[in-house]
Amino acid sequence: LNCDMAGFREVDRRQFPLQDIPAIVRLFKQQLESVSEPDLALLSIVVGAIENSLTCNRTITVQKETDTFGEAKLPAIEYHITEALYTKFHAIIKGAVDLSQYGSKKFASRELIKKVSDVIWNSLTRSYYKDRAHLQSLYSYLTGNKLDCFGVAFAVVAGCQVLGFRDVHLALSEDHAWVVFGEGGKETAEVTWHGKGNEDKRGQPIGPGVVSKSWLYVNGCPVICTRPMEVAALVSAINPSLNATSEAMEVALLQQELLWLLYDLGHLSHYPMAIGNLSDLEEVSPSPGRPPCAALFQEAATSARTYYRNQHVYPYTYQGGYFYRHKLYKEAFESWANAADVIRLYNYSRDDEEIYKEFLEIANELIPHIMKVVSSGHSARSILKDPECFAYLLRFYDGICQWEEGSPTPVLHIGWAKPLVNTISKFDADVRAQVVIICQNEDGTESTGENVSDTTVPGTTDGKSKLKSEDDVNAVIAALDEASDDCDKQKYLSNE
Ligand SMILES: FC(F)c1nnc(N2CCN(c3ncnc4sc(CC(F)(F)F)cc34)CC2)s1
Repeated sequence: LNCDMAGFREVDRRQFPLQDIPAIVRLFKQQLESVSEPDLALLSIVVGAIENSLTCNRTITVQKETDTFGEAKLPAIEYHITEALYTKFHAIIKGAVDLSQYGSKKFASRELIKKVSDVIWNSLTRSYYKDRAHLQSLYSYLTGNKLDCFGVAFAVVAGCQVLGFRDVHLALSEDHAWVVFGEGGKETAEVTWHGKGNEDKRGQPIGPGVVSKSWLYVNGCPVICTRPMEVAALVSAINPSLNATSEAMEVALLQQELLWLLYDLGHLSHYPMAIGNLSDLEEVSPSPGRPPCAALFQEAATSARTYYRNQHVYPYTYQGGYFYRHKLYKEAFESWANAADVIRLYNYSRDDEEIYKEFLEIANELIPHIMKVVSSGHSARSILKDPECFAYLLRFYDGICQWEEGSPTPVLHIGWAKPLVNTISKFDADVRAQVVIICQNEDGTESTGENVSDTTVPGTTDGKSKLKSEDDVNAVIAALDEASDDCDKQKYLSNE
């Protein structure tokens, strides 16, 4: 075996066939603790093979679900299958890239990365449903010539690892992936596509995306992966879905065990979305002796605040979704207000549809549902009597309004206004009066903006009557706009 088959040389053939989850965890642990770096191609092929056989075709007669010790049985992953696919990937990459043409051996060049991206790109099936599940691994690429947009970026990094370039790493935003390379990892290059109907920018640096302040490029705060974090990305990308409504339990358990291995080795600390994925899995089936999923959601948010200048939205929407599912509505409002505090820093651009849909669902489905179920309740501790809840909601809506300000693409439309007004008008004037808006002016001084209860909602007198017509709704929008124009920055505090 020559040197870059290191991945295999170190793999103890006796570990094969990999028959159960502990065997896979042992392989990952051995790779992550081996002196050199973990072999991305080997690990992606192994988990891809398992995911594919347990979710794509149930033709294999699945051995009885668990063995005598209750371990989920997996379809045996034979050494020779894995080795054949591994050798094929090496042959494709090394066969297509003549390294003598790319000068410096130490660092990769933009041309080399574009070449590796082209090799992957041009070997994909002409047309297929790109958003389908199970298209993220090298197993999918090597057996079906299909990859999703994350899978192409991952394959390019794995290809550069085969060629010996240790400087090429995966860069991840919340909805896109690209690579960093060169001395100090200072260069960036697009290597895959994004979204539907957008011309791909492969080979180009990501500079313009950061300048435009679009959420897609997270204001220059992407997750820059180390090799072990690239393993965390491939594990996060494991998809246990059998179909739209059910999951293969053994695949979900494997993903959960591998994420805990990576967590314990410290490789998730700078990766909020991976912590969020682990938390989602823990919510469904908690592991004994592990932190509760609520604590993990908090860890994801803390990681985003600590390492990514609080420019990531998903940790808060993960957390808000958890609170919502557990009927902790005030906590959900707070998480969603924190999510809106992040998005207000961005300008909404056409590439940001995914996060737009996230906020649309929160504002027009989840919050209205909460208002409906709490309206029937009559407890004094009701959400509707809590000024802090009103303050959270104002911060949420204001964040979305500020997101729109200065954006090339509008965010709000009448479909937003009705649920918004409906929600706000559920709080009585005496509750609203307890919320004090603190305005920070440009020179940093603070002034108390007009008290919210003074902005009597046009068309209402005692603040109790409900809004009747569409122009009332427009008037509220104007009032909200005017309120937000009054101050450069509004911070909603509710006095005790
Ligand atoms: F609660 C909601 F906010 C969410 N629930 N699941 C969410 N995910 C699930 C997992 N997920 C991810 N989890 C780990 N790493 C990555 S890197 C990435 C962008 C791209 F696919 F590379 F283009 C996405 C992503 C995307 C966000 S957000």
